[in-house]
Amino acid sequence: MALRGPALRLLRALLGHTCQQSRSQSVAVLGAPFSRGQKRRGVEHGPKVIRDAGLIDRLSGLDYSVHDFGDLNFHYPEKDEPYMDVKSPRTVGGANKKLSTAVSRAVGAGHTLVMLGGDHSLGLGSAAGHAQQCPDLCLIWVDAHPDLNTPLTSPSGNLHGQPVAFMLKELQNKVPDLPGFSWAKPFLSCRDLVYIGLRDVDPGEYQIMKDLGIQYFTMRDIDRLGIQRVMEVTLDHLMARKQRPIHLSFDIDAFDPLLAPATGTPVNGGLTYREGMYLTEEIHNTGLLSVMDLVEVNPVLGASDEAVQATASLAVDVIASSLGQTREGAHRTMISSKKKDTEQLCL
Ligand SMILES: NC(=[NH2+])NCCC[C@H](N)C(=O)O
Ligand SMILES: [Mn+2]
Ligand SMILES: [Mn+2]
Repeated sequence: MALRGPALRLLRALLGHTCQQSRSQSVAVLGAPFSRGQKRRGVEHGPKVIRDAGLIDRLSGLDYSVHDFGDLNFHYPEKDEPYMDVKSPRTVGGANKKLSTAVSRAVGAGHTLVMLGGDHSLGLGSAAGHAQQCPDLCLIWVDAHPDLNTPLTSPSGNLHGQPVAFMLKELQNKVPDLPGFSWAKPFLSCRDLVYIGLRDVDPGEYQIMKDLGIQYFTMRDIDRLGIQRVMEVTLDHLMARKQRPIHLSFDIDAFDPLLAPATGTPVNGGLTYREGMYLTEEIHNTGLLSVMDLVEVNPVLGASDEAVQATASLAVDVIASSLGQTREGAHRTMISSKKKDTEQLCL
C-alpha cells in the first residue's frame, strides 16, 4: 500500500527526510510577485528589484548551487468581494495555496528555499508549504508588526496583517472560514514561534500574544537586552526540546525606515544594519535554516531610485547573511554540524 498524506509525512519526519536539508548546498530562489494582501500596489515588483540588486550572483559567490525557479504566475478571480471586512480573500487565499504547493515541492526536492515577496500575506503559503515537508518546523518572524490579527480583530482588513493567525493551532476557533482559505489548516503551535523587532502592535494582536504566551522581542527589548541576548533566548526557546528546521520570515520593515524606505508600512525606530546582520548570522550558525521569506520591498514607494536601490540591496544582504555570508574575512561560514561551536571557516 502506498503511503500518503499524514502517514507519509509522519514517516518522513521520523526519518528526518528532506528536513535535514537545512544544511543543503543547494539554494532555490522563488519569486512571488503578489500585492493583494494590502492596498499599495508595487510590492509585486519586489522579486525583480531584489534579483536586479544581484541576489543570484551573491548566492553563487557563496558556493551554493543556485536554482532560480523564476516567479509564480498568479491568477486572479474576476470578482472578489470583501468578506467580514477582509479584502480580497479569494485572491489572497488562492495565491497562498499556489505558493504553498511550490514551496513544499522545492523543500521536498532538497533545496534550501528563498521566497521573494510580495506582501507578507505570503508568509502563510510559504510556511504552510514548508510545514507539509517539515511538520516540526519553528518560525522566526522578524517584523515591525506581528501580523497576527484575525479577520475579527484586523483594523485594516488587509490580509498581510493576518497570516500568522491562520497558522496557529491555538487560534483555530477564533479564525472564521474565509472564502479561498479552505486549504489552510493551522500547523503551528504558539510555542514554536518567536517575534523579533516589534514596535507597532494592534490591541487585538497584543491580547493574543499575551493570552497565548507567545515569545516576542520588541525594539525596546532589543534596546534593553542587546541583539546577542535576544538571539540566544530565541534559539534556546525554539530548540529547547529538540533541534528543528527554521522558517525565517523577514519583513524588510523590521529595519529602520532610514535603511529600508521602500516599503508599505514603515515604522520609525527599527533594526540597525548591524542588528540585522547579527540576527541572520546567528540563524545561519544553527545550521537549521530551511526556508526564508524576504517580503514587503516596494520599489514604487521609494522617494528616489537611490532609496529603492538601498532597500533592495539591504534585502540581498539579509538573504546572503542568512545563508552564511560573514563579516569576518571568510566569505562563507560552513556549518559542519548543527552545533554552533563546531562551525568551521571555509577559506
Ligand atoms: N506585513 C505588514 N507590513 N503588515 C502590516 C500590518 C499593519 C496592521 N497591523 C494591519 O493589520 O493592517
Ligand atoms: Mn509583516
Ligand atoms: Mn511589517
